[in-house]
Amino acid sequence: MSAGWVLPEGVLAQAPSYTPRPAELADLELLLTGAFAPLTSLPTSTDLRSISAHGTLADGTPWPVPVTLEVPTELISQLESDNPLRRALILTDTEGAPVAAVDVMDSWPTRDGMSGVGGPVRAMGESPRWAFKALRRTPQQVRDELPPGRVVGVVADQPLHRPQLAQIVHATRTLQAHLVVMIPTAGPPAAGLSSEALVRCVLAADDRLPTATVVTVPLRRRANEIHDALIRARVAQSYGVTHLLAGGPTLSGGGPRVLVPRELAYDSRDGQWRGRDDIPPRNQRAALTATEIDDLLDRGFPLPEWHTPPAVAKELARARPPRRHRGVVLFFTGLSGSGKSTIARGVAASLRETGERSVTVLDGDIVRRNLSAGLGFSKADRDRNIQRVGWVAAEIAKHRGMAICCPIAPYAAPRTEARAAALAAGAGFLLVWVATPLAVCEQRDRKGLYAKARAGELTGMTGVDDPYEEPADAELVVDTTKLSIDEAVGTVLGYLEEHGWIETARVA
Ligand SMILES: Nc1ncnc2c1ncn2[C@@H]1O[C@H](COP(=O)(O)OS(=O)(=O)O)[C@@H](OP(=O)(O)O)[C@H]1O
Ligand SMILES: Nc1ncnc2c1ncn2[C@@H]1O[C@H](COP(=O)(O)OP(=O)(O)O)[C@@H](O)[C@H]1O
Repeated sequence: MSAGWVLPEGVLAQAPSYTPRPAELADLELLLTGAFAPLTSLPTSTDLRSISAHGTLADGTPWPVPVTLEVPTELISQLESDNPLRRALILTDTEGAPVAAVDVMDSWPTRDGMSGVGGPVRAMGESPRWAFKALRRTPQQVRDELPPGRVVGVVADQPLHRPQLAQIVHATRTLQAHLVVMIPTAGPPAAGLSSEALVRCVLAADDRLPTATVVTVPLRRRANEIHDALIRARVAQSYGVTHLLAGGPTLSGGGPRVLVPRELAYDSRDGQWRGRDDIPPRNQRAALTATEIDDLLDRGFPLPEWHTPPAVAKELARARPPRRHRGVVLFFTGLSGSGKSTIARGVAASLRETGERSVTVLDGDIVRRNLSAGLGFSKADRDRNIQRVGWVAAEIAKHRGMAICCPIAPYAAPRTEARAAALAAGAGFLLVWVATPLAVCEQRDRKGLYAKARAGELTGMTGVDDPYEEPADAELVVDTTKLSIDEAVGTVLGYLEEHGWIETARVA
C-alpha cells in the first residue's frame, strides 16, 4: 500500500482539476480520514480485479468492496503516467475548492469519455464549514476518546423511534459497552430528510440513549446491499466499534461482531417494548412501518407517543411537514404541442387564485431564453437544459414552493436526475406525462415546427426525427386528445388534492 505521498505545492499548482460526483467525494473523504482503513489509496485496476476475485487488494490486504473514481479521459491525457511530477490530479468539491490530490498511477477506460483512476491520495485545502461540524470527527479522534472495553455501534440512517431506542439500550446494557452512533450524511437522504434534518432528529433522542459518542460520517447507501453491509462494518470498525447493531444484511467481513436485534413490539400492559414473542398477541402492538410513518407525516398527523418520543416526533414533523406545506416539483413532459404549457398555466392560475401555494412556472420558452440561452436541441444540450430546470426547481421546492416545469424533456435520465434533486431537497416530485399522440400534436402545430420538420427544413424535431423516451415512472398520464383544457387542468388539480399536495382543487 502506498500512503504518505508528498508533492511540492508548485507541482500541484500546475495540475489539472476535476469535481467528482457527490458519491465519489463522500468515498474520498472516508478514504482521507482513515475510515476506510486499511484502504488508504484509490484502488488500481489490478486491485479492483483482485477485490472482486479474492476480497483483497493486489498486495493481499483484505478489502471487500470496490471504491472507484471516474474522471474525464481528456484530463488523463494531460498527465504523464511515467513522470511522478506530471501525473497529479486535483479534486475539488462541488463549490470548486480543492479537497484532494491524486497521484494517478493507473487509469483505464470505463464508459464514454470517462476513465477510472487509481493511486495515492492526499488531502488538500481547509476542511469546509460543515453543518454540525463538531460531530464530523475522524475515526482517530473518536477512538482516542473511547473508554476501554466493548463499543456498540449503530448506523442511524433514520430517526430513532422507541423500538430502535429500546434495542440500542438493551445491547449496550447487556454488553456493558460504550455507544457510538454514526449518522450517515452522504447520498440520498433516508425517510425524505435532508442530512441535517436527520442529524437533528437523531439528536432529539439523545436523552433516551445511554451516554453516547455521536458522529456524522459521509457514508452513503450503495446499490449493492452486500457491499453496503461490508462497508458499514469496515467503517464502524475504524471508529472503534467492536459490536455493530445490524440494520440490514448481517455481514461483518472480518470486522466487528454483528448483533442482530430481536424484533420488539409494544406491550400495552405496561407500555414497555420487549421481544414480540414475550407478549400475548392481544397486548402486542407492532412498530410502525416506514410507510405508515411517512403516511402519518404526509397527512399532518402527529406520530403517536407510544411509538416515538415527542421530541423526535416534533423534529420529524418540522423536517417533513404535511404535503400541503411541503415543497413540490410538478414536472410536465411530452411532445411539442401536447398541452404542457397550457395545462401548467391553468394549474398555476388556479393555485394563485386560492393562494394556498407559492408557485413558480419554469416555462419552456422563458427557460430557453434565460437560464438555457445559447443551448440548442442536440441530446447533450437538451440534457443540460433539463439538468438546469431540475436544479432550479429543486431549489424552489427546497424552500417549500411549488415549481411547475413544462419542457419536452425527451430523455429519461435527466428526468430521473430532476426527481432525485427534488427528493434530496426534502420535496416531492410529480411527473405528469402529457401523452397526447404525435398525430394530434402535429395537427395542432401551433408554431409550424412539425410542418417544417416534415418539409425537411428543420431536423431533430422531437417525435419526427428525434427520440422521445416515454416515461415509465409518471405519477399521472394525461392525453388531451379528447379533453377540454379545463378538464385537463382539473385532472392535475384533482390529483394534487387527492394526494394531499393542495387542499382545494378549483379550476380558475
Ligand atoms: N428540434 C426541436 N425539437 C423540439 N422542439 C423544438 C425544436 N426546435 C425548437 N423547438 C421548440 O423548443 C421547445 C422545446 O424546448 P424544450 O426546452 O422544452 O426542449 S427540451 O426539453 O430541452 O428537449 C418546443 O416548445 P413547446 O412546443 O412548448 O414544447 C419547440 O417549440
Ligand atoms: N385538453 C387540452 N389541454 C391542453 N391543451 C389543449 C387541450 N386541447 C387543446 N389544446 C391546445 O393544444 C395546444 C397545446 O400547446 P402548448 O400548451 O403550447 O403545448 P406544449 O407546451 O406541450 O408545446 C394549445 O393550442 C391548446 O389550446
